[in-house]
Amino acid sequence: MTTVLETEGLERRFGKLLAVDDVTVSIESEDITSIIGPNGAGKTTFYNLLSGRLDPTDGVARLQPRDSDEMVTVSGREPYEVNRLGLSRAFQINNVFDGLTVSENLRIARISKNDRTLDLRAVARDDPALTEQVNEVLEMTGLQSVADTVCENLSHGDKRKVEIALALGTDPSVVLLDEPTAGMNATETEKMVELVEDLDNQTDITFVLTEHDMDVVLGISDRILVLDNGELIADGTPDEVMANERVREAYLGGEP
Ligand SMILES: Nc1ncnc2c1ncn2[C@@H]1O[C@H](COP(=O)(O)OP(=O)(O)OP(=O)(O)O)[C@@H](O)[C@H]1O
Repeated sequence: MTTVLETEGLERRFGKLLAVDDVTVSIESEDITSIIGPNGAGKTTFYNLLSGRLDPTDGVARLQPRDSDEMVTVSGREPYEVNRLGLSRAFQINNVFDGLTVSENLRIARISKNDRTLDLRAVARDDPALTEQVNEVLEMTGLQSVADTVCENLSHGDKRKVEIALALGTDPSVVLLDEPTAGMNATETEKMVELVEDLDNQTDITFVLTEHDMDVVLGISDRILVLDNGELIADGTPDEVMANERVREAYLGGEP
């Protein structure tokens, strides 16, 4: 097992509210890990702490950057720094430029990985290495046929694929997905699950997701973390977590 992301006593208070309460956890590169919990459980806050959008009020989060075997503290760093270290986040924070094509969006993501200040001339510049990297991501995500489509004309399913492709474009070691199947119909949901599983098999990227659809969670996850009132109340395989009494009570209202 290789730990790629870990937290130690991670805590975030908003005034008196403990949104993330003393969470210590290691995420392993071999697993697709889902983070679940009722509304307000602290999932988004936890993601914000991992990705540098929020600083913890106590504790620490660490990441193993790509091509490194040392853990680096992410807490206290800016989101762009955390991203450059190898953690990418897709969804909720919608960073697709609707008026640009899929390819153009991917070129921007790739260029912004290298330079914090985006030089828009570089997006249009003939750069064979950049084109090759973009083509690779288009192929991995099955977006070749819509590469030249302006994003506002994409189907909902393809638009969400673009958000994953943008996350992949920065060469991450870990990708955090925010509810990848939200708003999707059954067919789109199935395709999204297949895509994440394929990417997980084909790459050495570690995928972590939050998701409300329990069928998706149980189908895709090797491991599930359950948050409730900011606290990590369960951590295990889908079978272990579903058998956990506290999870049933907190998350499923004690349903058999
Ligand atoms: N910026 C903030 N200021 C004050 N309270 C906040 C802030 N952000 C989140 N909270 C509170 O922290 C708690 C955890 O919220 P969070 O959004 O992390 O939960 P969540 O599990 O992502 O919920 P959901 O599934 O509804 O998105 C909630 O009680 C929320 O109201």
